[in-house]
Amino acid sequence: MWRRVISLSSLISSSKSTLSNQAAVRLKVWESLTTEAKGGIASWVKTPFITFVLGGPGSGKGTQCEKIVETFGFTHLSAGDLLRREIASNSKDGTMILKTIIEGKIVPSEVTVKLIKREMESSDNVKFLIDGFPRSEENRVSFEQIIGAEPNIVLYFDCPEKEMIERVLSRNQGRVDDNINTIKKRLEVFEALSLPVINYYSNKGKLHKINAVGTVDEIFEQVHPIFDMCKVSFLVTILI
Ligand SMILES: Nc1ncnc2c1ncn2[C@@H]1O[C@H](COP(=O)(O)OP(=O)(O)OP(=O)(O)O)[C@@H](O)[C@H]1O
Ligand SMILES: Nc1ccn([C@@H]2O[C@H](COP(=O)(O)O)[C@@H](O)[C@H]2O)c(=O)n1
Ligand SMILES: [Mg+2]
Repeated sequence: MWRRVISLSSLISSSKSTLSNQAAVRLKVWESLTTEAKGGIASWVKTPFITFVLGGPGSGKGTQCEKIVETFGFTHLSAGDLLRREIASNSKDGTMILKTIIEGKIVPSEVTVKLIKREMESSDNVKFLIDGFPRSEENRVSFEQIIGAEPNIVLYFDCPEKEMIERVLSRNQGRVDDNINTIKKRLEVFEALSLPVINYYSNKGKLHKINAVGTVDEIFEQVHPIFDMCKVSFLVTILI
């Protein structure tokens, strides 16, 4: 959808629209950013607003994404969930994906990016939370090349290893990788391949580091103001 739509900024600045029309459109955009998950005026925006959500296994990415979706109307795309869906649908890559997940390794980027692309293109939303991606420099570069976009912001849920292990081991969702052997491998992969990506976005000034220890609500109190700020900068981007 976001590839096909017209630019809102050109619509607003069009010589035919009166000042009161422009004010009304601005108001509607503002409302749509907080209340509409799909469609509406937000769907006229040409470029998507992309948030990457990073953190080690069990750091609480998925849990916080649910709250961001409820409050700010984003579409949540969990790379891990998309890969698990491929396994469940018996796709041609399913066996390879399952083996990679059990080993705690990273699935080849073109496979994961293709799944993310398909979801983005079939969505009416323009605001995406991409959870658990990019996990490596290869993931990051592949997304930029295939999707042709960079994230607007990156969230990093910083959590001590001991806490992450405890959370994953008591998650109880039947995941094949929630066992101590795979968790150790995932933690190694996180340190070796994912931390460099986090440093990359820190150097670019896009990283928001969140202390992921505390209750779910306490953590969301750190997340909330980040998206309040983004609403303003997103509006400025599309309206100027
Ligand atoms: N702040 C918190 N305090 C205690 N437990 C939490 C907190 N946030 C999430 N959890 C629990 O920890 C487990 C892992 O959380 P979640 O699935 O959100 O992590 P994740 O970062 O998405 O992990 P993964 O990368 O493995 O998918 C879940 O059982 C969740 O209910
Ligand atoms: N970009 C990604 C994301 C995930 N994987 C694989 O899926 C596993 C589970 O991911 P979660 O985000 O749900 O924890 C992960 O350990 C990887 O094996 C991936 O390859 N690439
Ligand atoms: Mg998750």
